[in-house]
Amino acid sequence: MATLPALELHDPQLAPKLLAAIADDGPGFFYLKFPSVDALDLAERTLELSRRFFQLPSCDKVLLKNDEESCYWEPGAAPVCIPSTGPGYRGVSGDCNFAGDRRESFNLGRAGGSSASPEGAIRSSEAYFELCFATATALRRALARPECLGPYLSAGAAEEAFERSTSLLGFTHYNYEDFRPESGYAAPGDGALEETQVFGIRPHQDDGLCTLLYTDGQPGLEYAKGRTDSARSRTTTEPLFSGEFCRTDAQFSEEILWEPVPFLPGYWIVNLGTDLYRWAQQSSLAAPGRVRKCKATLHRVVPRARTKERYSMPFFYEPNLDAQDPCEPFKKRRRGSTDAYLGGPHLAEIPSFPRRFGVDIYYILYVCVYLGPTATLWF
Ligand SMILES: O=C(O)CCC(=O)C(=O)O
Ligand SMILES: [Fe+2]
Repeated sequence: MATLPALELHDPQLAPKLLAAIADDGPGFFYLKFPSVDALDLAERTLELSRRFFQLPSCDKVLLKNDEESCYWEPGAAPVCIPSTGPGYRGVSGDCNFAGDRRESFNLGRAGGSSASPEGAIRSSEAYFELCFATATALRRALARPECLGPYLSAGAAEEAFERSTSLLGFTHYNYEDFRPESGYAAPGDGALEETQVFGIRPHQDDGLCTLLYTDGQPGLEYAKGRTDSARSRTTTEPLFSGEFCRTDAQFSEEILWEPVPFLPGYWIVNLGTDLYRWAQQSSLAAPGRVRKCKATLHRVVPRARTKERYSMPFFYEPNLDAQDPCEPFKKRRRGSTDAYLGGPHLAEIPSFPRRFGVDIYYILYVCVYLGPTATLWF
């Protein structure tokens, strides 16, 4: 098993080490050490909070359901809802981008100084969000240093592009216990794969600049290392990291070689996103003769022997909803009518912090977890 690079944020040599860690012939995954014992403790407490949340009955969790109210909306004269984006709870298979997967999730946006945030342990998730945000921002600044990506990144990942960041802290619970094969992923037209594929989360690439992942240590996360040499296939490895085929069936190919990403105590697992890929790519295309790719590596979570369930907390570091791609050819990436870049399912703006019945979502989460399910009847 290949060992991934392990970095420290306060290392004076971070920028050059980062450059080596994100080499375009490397895995696109690396470890980043928690800055302190307290920070690690905060992550553990937040993970425990998420465990307690997922133990609640479904009827309580769906009160926090991601829906049109909490989704991100494409700005414009006639705003358009971007399905399955933004904060809120998605039940097992309830995320339209990952239908059939054995995963329920809850995404938290930034509280934005909400006065309704209660005292107590729920604050740990806000504090953990801020820790991740600050860490990812420091990583972005290190990436933009001349000793690292420098000119390849400067245009895309400017400070302003993150002023209204759409970052989300995800709580994820994988539960393989009650898997029904018929609800697993079946590749269209491929009988051989039918009823055989069960995923915690199917192969995908993350959006945004990077993801900081903390988990309960259970195995199952894997990244696409390459493809087998096959006379049948003329495909390059590009789709494994370009974001070009992000969440398409091409990512289910049996030719893809998967490599585990083991948990490393005291470290986040970091992977790069498709925004970083595009920005580096576009900046380098704009400067002829130089090309610098940053892998947004394809990855997945699969059940492993004796793993009945697994908890993880991906922090998706995302730019503003209206952040522009710096250069052609990808500027008009999604909707032809606008220059605004719109990202994928983890992305989007937090138009206002989601509220239900006039109550702050943190408060509802607090009530669900600490005051017990019956208290939610108040809402
Ligand atoms: O749970 C994990 O280990 C990875 C989760 C992930 O890749 C995602 O939510 O995008
Ligand atoms: Fe991911």
